[in-house]
Amino acid sequence: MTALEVRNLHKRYGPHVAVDDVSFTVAEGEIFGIIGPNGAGKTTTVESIAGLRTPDSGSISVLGLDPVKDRAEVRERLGVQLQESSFPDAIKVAEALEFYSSFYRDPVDWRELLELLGLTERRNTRYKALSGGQKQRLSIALALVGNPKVAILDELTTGLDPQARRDTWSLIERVRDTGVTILLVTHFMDEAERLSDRIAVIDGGRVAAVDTPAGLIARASATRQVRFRVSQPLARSVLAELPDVTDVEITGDRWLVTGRGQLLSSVAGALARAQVVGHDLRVDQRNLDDAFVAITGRAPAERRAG
Ligand SMILES: Nc1ncnc2c1ncn2[C@@H]1O[C@H](COP(=O)(O)OP(=O)(O)OP(=O)(O)O)[C@@H](O)[C@H]1O
Repeated sequence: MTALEVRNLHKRYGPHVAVDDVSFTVAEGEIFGIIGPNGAGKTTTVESIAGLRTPDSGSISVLGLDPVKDRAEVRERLGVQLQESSFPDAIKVAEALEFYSSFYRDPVDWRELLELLGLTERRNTRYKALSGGQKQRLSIALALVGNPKVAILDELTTGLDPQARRDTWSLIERVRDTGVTILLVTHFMDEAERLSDRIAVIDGGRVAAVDTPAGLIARASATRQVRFRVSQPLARSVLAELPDVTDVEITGDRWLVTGRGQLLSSVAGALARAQVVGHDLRVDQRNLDDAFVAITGRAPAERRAG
């Protein structure tokens, strides 16, 4: 079943077009990633889905409901963690959760949520005394306290250290396993690749591509690279003339061979025939960063501040 459907979304701020024409659907139980350059329209898109912005044209359906017309019903079913959430410094973790729970008809037991998020020991800690990771986990808890069917997470792990990021990823997978559909906006390609079932690349207010992470990577580049050092001198032509090879770079005893198809077995076979051993042989896997560059023409922006 479809959890979210966005059709031809268009939104301007005065003369400035923030979202030009965005369409995608998200199936129930999916983790759907949204990536794209700064200012591409990602936040405006998810804020429109959350009913926080009114589209100029196009339609949005959240579990069959309209976020603007059916605002109260959508709020019951949709949890939102937006960029840079902030709370009064003096509020305690438990108070914030108790307060948020009171907004919902059928909230989850927030004590269980604290346990799931590893915040039980911080229940009486004031917001200002929490670490960056704990604040982030609290904002996730607040997005989930209403027992939503769909959760929007914008910049989930910005500002977290590598261990906290990995812990948060496992947490999101556990949340998905409870049946929640997740819309994830992120600047981190490793995060999008690790968590998303499918990803939309938004660029200039439009959807440039929608596919599985593997599909985007394969679509963006069929090239592969093999690196190694040689045990003894070898003529460049031995590898450069192989049908799968498109480029060979040699720096001292280090070789970098670029090509397509079964590049590794072609290179290994040619080295064996020439009776040369390739040391430290490594195949460079293409990843979502490469796909992002190929699709948008820009490098992904990394955000680690905070
Ligand atoms: N309230 C606003 N008023 C005017 N312009 C805005 C407003 N909010 C966003 N914009 C502009 O609309 C465009 C899209 O912004 P949006 O925040 O949706 O992009 P984004 O992809 O989420 O960007 P980022 O990755 O930097 O968070 C940007 O050019 C931004 O400057």
